[in-house]
Amino acid sequence: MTQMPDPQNPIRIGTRGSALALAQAEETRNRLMAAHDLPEAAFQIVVIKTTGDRVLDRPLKEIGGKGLFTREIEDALTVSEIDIAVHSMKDMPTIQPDGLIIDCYLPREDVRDAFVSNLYGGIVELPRGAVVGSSSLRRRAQLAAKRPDLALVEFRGNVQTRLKKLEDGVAVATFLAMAGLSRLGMTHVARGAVEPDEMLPAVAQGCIGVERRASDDRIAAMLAAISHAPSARRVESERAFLARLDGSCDTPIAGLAEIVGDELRLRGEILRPDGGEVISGERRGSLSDGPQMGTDLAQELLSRAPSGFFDWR
Ligand SMILES: NCc1[nH]cc(CCC(=O)O)c1CC(=O)O
Repeated sequence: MTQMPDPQNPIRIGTRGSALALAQAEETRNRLMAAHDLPEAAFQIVVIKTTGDRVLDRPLKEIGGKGLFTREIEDALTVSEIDIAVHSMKDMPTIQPDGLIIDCYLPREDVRDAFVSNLYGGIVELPRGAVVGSSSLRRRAQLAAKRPDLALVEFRGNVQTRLKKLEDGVAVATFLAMAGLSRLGMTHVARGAVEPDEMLPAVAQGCIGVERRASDDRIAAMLAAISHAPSARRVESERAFLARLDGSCDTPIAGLAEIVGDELRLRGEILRPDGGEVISGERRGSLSDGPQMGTDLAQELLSRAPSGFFDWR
């Protein structure tokens, strides 16, 4: 029998402080409340500032290192300042620090990218030479591969900041994850969703994961009740693919696993940062083979990549 929390000793949920991160933490709390019939007072949301939140004036790849949005939160979890950490799995390094584990995934949201523009309805409508804002190496490379004529500019900051930049004419279009817009109740700013065939999403896009101390059996039992197995299958396959490529959320890599009937279908793609070359492939297998399929597909793409392809590593 799991020992249940009391308001004197709430379960502390660690998260970044952005509107999106808070929405994700609240969604996790609400699911735990419903699954265990607990009041809101049984939980405390603890906001933790990360390096990625602090440094806003430089592209992420210049600040460097993995886990820019997660390290401080994982440190707090390790030293028991918090009991669980809620993350966008897209931002998570493929390896967790010793003593921490992620084995709880919430039902995955829309995995697609959103096309956002005040002037145009989609990528094909963009005029020659149009300026597009994005700081994502993946989106920049994918766009450059499709439309080498476009001009790309760095675009960082939260959703509001990026929309303001569009208003100000810094760029005529940008891309955001549909999942983020959806969690913020802002899907109306999207002119449309970009289908995976056109732009394969980032590994784990749209999926919230919950991290805990591996030794914390009480929290493990609570999280088991809200973990969504199909989302876990998909994300663990994609993350095995990313891990074999030694990638992170800020490398020009895309990957998407989907459940088709009783099969798992994994698509993956690696790109030169300038979009000059795209190497893609696909695997199908049983639901339980996801991680192996991810490793195999990564291995195949690596073997097809000419030397020098991985200059971004
Ligand atoms: N790297 C930032 C980030 N991490 C997760 C999301 C969106 C939510 C998600 O994919 O789960 C975003 C913003 C974006 O790409 O628009």
